[in-house]
Amino acid sequence: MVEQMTKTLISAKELTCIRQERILFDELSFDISEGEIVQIEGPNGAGKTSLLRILAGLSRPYAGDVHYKNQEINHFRDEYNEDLLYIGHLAGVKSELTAEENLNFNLSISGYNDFNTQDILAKVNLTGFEEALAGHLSAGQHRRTALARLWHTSCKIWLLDEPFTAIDKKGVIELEHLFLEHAERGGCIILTTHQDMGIIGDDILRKISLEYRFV
Ligand SMILES: Nc1ncnc2c1ncn2[C@@H]1O[C@H](COP(=O)(O)OP(=O)(O)OP(=O)(O)O)[C@@H](O)[C@H]1O
Repeated sequence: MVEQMTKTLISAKELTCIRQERILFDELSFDISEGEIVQIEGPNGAGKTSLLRILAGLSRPYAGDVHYKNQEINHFRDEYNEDLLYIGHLAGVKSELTAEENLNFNLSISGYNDFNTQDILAKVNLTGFEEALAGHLSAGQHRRTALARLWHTSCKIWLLDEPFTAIDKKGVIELEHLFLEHAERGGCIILTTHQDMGIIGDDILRKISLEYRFV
């Protein structure tokens, strides 16, 4: 039998994170390879968002570092940023822009110029809401506006903070299918969620657990 070679994409090396004098995690190490879907789990305040932001290079750990393709991310930020799609809590959606303008903006700052916003918005069930101000959309539609760019990206690494928040059951299933397709293409997804996934079962999903620490 020929074993498939998987390539490590991201390595966390002895990461320590301290917030408000509380150690959220210390000397945390793991590797994430092509094709993996990883859930960072743990109770509120355990440090999941903090870990995602460190992996994205948006904040610095107290100690340790993050490597992408075996290089420390701060040594080649441009290449890392090109391969990275981070959608955080605030989701990069501006209330005063329409759904279409938000998508246009988010894709164009990522360097894309050949896309059909109507087609992409249709994929997230926003047909008819293209001209609606994001501030006037429902919570789920607002979230869908943020997530729409997942349908048009060549980034390998997706870091998604609570992507399913406010998304209905059908939308969650569609997202799960998209994650599986992305993983099959050799990408990786690292996400936080408090929600159970129906399609991506425990046999596929890898979990990294953080505990709430009091000190
Ligand atoms: N920039 C910051 N400055 C100070 N404290 C922070 C900062 N960011 C996070 N914290 C604190 O770090 C702790 C962990 O926050 P974090 O958002 O990483 O948790 P979480 O596991 O994602 O929680 P939740 O499940 O509620 O989203 C919290 O107690 C929070 O108050």
